[in-house]
Amino acid sequence: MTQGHRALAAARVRVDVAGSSANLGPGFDAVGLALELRDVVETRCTPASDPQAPRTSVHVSGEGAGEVPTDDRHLVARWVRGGLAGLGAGADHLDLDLTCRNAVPHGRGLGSSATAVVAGLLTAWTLVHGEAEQAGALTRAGWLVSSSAAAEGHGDNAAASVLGGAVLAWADAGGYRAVPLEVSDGLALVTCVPGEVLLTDVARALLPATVPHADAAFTGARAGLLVHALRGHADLLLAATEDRIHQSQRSGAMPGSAELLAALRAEGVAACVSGAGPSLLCLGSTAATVQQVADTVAPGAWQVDARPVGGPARAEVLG
Ligand SMILES: Nc1ncnc2c1ncn2[C@@H]1O[C@H](COP(=O)(O)OP(=O)(O)O)[C@@H](O)[C@H]1O
Ligand SMILES: N[C@@H](CCOP(=O)(O)O)C(=O)O
Repeated sequence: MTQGHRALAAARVRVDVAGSSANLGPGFDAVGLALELRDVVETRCTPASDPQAPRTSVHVSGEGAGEVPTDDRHLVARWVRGGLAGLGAGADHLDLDLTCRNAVPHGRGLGSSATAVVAGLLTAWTLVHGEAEQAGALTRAGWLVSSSAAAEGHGDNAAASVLGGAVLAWADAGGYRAVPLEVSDGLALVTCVPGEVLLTDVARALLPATVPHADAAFTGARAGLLVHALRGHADLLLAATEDRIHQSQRSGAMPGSAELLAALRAEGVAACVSGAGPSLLCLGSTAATVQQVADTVAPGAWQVDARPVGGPARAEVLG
């Protein structure tokens, strides 16, 4: 297929991308952790039947079905086209047909928007370059981290979805970057997801422009401790997930989450708000953590699940 400025290596591609939990308490806008809970997107591109009006159709099942747009405004489709344009392939002469099977709930603090952007950009990359070989995989990961973080605005979520595992993300003059963080094999993760939605933009608007120096110093020290605790020092996870710069500031928008957070921490569970909320993430060392969380959470209002750490984003050429 030779549409646009550059020949495509593939016309049909499947990608699957894990959701993520950002912040882990003190690592605000910096630490992310992939969760094994994946959105799968299959994309077929064909020469536009009407070159003046390229068509996008999206079929959605699972999370977001009946809620998200199914045309050019769909977040994944936008970044398939955006990625093709950024890679010099152009997309304005292609019809796109996307099938999305979504597992990451929307607006709950599990990184659905970053997952969607990574899925769109990884699709574009794979359409242009095909499946990445060993050397290409590093180039692809660097491009995906910087492009998806810039597009979505949260390097913590985007880098975790791209690389899998835990990450530390930051931005400098060259753009967004990320490095993996070591996570102990024995780390148990439990998510508590409520029915209510809290959009990230709404939660970000609640943050103050400045924080007291003492709170910044406290939180910075805990973020350093978090990196150490994740390596297998489960006894330090409770202290390492304490934050003073964003969780309490947002609690008015998620009173149920704030209440459960306090109850879990009072029981000794290393719980924190997942991303911008309203879900919670609990970290611990053994299945006992899962039981402890289940015993503290009132039945009915929360979906409680133990989840493995998520792996990296994957892509496959189908044709
Ligand atoms: N897979 C998806 N497909 C289409 N749109 C999506 C998808 N995932 C997220 N979105 C859009 O992003 C919004 C949620 O983003 P955001 O407020 O950042 O919450 P989250 O914490 O889930 O990332 C959804 O309401 C929807 O508009
Ligand atoms: N660091 C960001 C993370 C937002 O994560 P999301 O999963 O809620 O989109 C923030 O805390 O605002």
